[in-house]
Amino acid sequence: MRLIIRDNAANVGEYIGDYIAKRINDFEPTPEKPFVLGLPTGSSPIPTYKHLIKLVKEGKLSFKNVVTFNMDEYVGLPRDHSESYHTFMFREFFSHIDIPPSQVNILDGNAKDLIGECNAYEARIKAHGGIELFLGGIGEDGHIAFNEPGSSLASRTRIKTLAYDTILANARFFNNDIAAVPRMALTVGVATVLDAREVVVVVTGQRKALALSKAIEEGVNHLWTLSALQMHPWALIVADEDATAELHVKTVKYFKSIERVQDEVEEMHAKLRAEGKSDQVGSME
Ligand SMILES: N[C@@H]1[C@@H](O)[C@H](O)[C@@H](COP(=O)(O)O)O[C@@H]1O
Repeated sequence: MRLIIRDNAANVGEYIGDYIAKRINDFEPTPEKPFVLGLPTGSSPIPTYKHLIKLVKEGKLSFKNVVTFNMDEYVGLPRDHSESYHTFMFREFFSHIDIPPSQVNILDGNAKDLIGECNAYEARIKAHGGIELFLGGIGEDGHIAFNEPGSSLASRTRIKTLAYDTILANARFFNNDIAAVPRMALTVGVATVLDAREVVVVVTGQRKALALSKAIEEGVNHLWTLSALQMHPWALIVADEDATAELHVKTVKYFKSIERVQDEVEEMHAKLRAEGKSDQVGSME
């Protein structure tokens, strides 16, 4: 796993935005071979979305041949509710870029058959050849997507009851009315995220500091589902200084010291991918 630390949330967004843009451009997606991108909601990815929008407006990036799969959606919230993840994604991202709406996939939290909806979502991801890069954020309790503490690390897309802490944290989006926050969501599973060929996670703000330390300094543990990333061969966490508050100084110094060398290794891997030798691309710890 790599950890990149930037001064603030805006710099984290620029870093991840440039990173994703490079991946998409190097991939040279076509209608027959689109780039499949997994996406999160939440306030953390907003600076990344802003930067990606800027790159599209400058003509440096296009989403015409990108297919997206969102991580999660509330159950029972009308699709056009201001806080549905569907509304969020179009408001913050999709309506500002050149992606055809038919290439956007978001779980339907109002489906009559919720279990069928989850199974069909997994099948659709598979039919697209799997996710190339899954971007994620985390909750204060270390959840990725809506994989709350205690989620199976082998979980797949399913219905999930939200932890009380998450309901409290998300009440800020519902006029601080706890009763208005949905109790359930549909979410990709931990294993769905781990299946992606690459996972990039944005972790910003002091509120996430404990979760970050649990996820990278302690063992793989279902109580902090982000820690499952330790099992992924190509995982990257990009954090701001505030989010590193609970890390050991030694951990921070270590990851900072290897960043430059990792960039060089990353260049070698990029060359292999460009030469069509993806099978020779190893892991990036
Ligand atoms: N299901 C989403 C997560 O995918 C997201 O990572 C988290 C953090 O949100 P924020 O970035 O606003 O702190 O919120 C929700 O729980």
